Amino acid sequence: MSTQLLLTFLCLVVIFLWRHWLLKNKHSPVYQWPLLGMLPSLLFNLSTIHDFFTQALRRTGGTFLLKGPSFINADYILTSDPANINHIFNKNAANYDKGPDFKAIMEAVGDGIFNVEGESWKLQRKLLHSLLNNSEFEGHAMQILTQKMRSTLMPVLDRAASRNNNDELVDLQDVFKRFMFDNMCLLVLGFDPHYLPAVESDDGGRLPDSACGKAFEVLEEVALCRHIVPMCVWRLQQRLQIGMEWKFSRAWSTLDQLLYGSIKRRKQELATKHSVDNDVTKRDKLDLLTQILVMKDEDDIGDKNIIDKTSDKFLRDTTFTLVAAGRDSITAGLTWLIWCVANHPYVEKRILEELRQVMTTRLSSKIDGEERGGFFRNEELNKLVYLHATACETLRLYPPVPFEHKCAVESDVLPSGHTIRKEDKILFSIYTMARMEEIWGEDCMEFKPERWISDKGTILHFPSYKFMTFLTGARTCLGKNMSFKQVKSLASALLWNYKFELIDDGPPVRPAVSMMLFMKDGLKMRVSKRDH
Ligand code: HEM
Repeated sequence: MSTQLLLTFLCLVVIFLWRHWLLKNKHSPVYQWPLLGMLPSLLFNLSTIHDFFTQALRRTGGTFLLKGPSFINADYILTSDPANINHIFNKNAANYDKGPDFKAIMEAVGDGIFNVEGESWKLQRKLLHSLLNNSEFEGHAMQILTQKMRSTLMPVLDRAASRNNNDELVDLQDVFKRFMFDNMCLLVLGFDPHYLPAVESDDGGRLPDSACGKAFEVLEEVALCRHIVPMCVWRLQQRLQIGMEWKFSRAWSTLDQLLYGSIKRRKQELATKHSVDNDVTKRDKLDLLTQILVMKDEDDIGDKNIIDKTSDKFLRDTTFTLVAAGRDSITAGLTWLIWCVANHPYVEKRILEELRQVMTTRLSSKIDGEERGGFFRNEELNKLVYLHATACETLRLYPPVPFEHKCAVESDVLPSGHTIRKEDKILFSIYTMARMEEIWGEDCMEFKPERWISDKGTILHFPSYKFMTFLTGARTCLGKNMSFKQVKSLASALLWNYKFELIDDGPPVRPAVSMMLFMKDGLKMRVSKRDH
């Protein structure tokens, strides 16, 4: 009898719990499991996480609580609501910072600008703003970019085009990643690692591996895993030096060798010369590492106790941050741009018409004699309104940094009505924002550069809390202007000189599970030369 009673009681408990979970899940945008919260659903949908979040956010009007396992503190408020974003990044920004977890997850960045708050952030921002946003540096950056295009990118694509009859496909994402790594190392360190080699290997055109290039990718993969795997687990892996944490340590030390090596060499070069106006500094004085080192006392930024800009550690963290910031974001943006253009022939046609007009003006003014091919100059890039709009539209739909995150210093209430407790973590899906009718209208899912062009033919500006690709508020990207210049320069030269085609039965293009919005299997396209 007592067994029967016990069984009945157990059945009732199970039914009660089951009903409780059914009710709980009825209104939940993501299925919740007992104890594990939404984690199993997230892991199950990891390969399509951006679209998965987009659907969930649309169902909830733009904000919901992402429940982690109940035995660890892993809940997030997920939002794509521009009113919440404006509140957190602009109106009540003092109440939100990056939080301690972010610093631990991104430890390879060290004390670089991405990872610091307060006075150190202010001083670094002032320093980097003065370095990145001056016309001399911009000119130098464009010069390096053009030289590198001429010496490596174009020859690699020319060779691929000449082998086209074998139906050979080129992984453009891989080519751009290598190219941008070299380009950023030159700009930041004054050193070219030749990740994209100028000469062909004997290996049927396959590009060789590079320890530094690969190391960068490992750091990114691990940073993403650390967002998902509970901290106690990855900390244990780190202590035992196993799994992904073992790979992480090796990648970190490979990159440190490159960075500290460059810093040491540059300091030695400068020390052997008596004046900063010597050959070494003249040749390289515009690379950012040298610029920081030769900054005169009167240009000095701030208190040495907060940042000592000539210490090896500061220089390592800053140069790493800048190479990472530029390489990945421009690579991702350019790769999606080429893919979007290839998928929209009418956009390609309009870009080519615009380029032809600029080229015709150049030829008729005889600035360059008979030069038809090649690159578009700085002043010509400013005239490329449709290409600019295409870059904006690509960066809207495929933001290179698809997520942002913040942590609450004190409790607060969001404009959406959600309550925020002290130390709550908030995740922003920038990818989803592009897909919200409330922000971009009914055609939000369409690739339409025209939405960026006014009736007068000028570029329209949208508030940054709606077009969040470069962030909004005090911490907006310091490389925005440079990025547009670089993306437009690369895209104009590539589209003018080559035709990029997708093949019918080619691999599907989908976002990778990564901190940056790369393509999972690269972008494999057929390349041929254009005749003008
Ligand atoms: C398409 C290209 C780019 C995109 C979409 C982009 C996007 C972003 C985003 C979203 C942030 C905020 C990150 C955070 O605080 O969590 C950021 C910050 C930053 N970006 Fe960019 N970025 C791009 C290119 C560049 C380039 C080329 C540079 C310079 C080499 C650069 C330098 C920086 C710096 C220094 C910050 C830190 C600002 C601060 O914390 O005050 N970015 N960028």
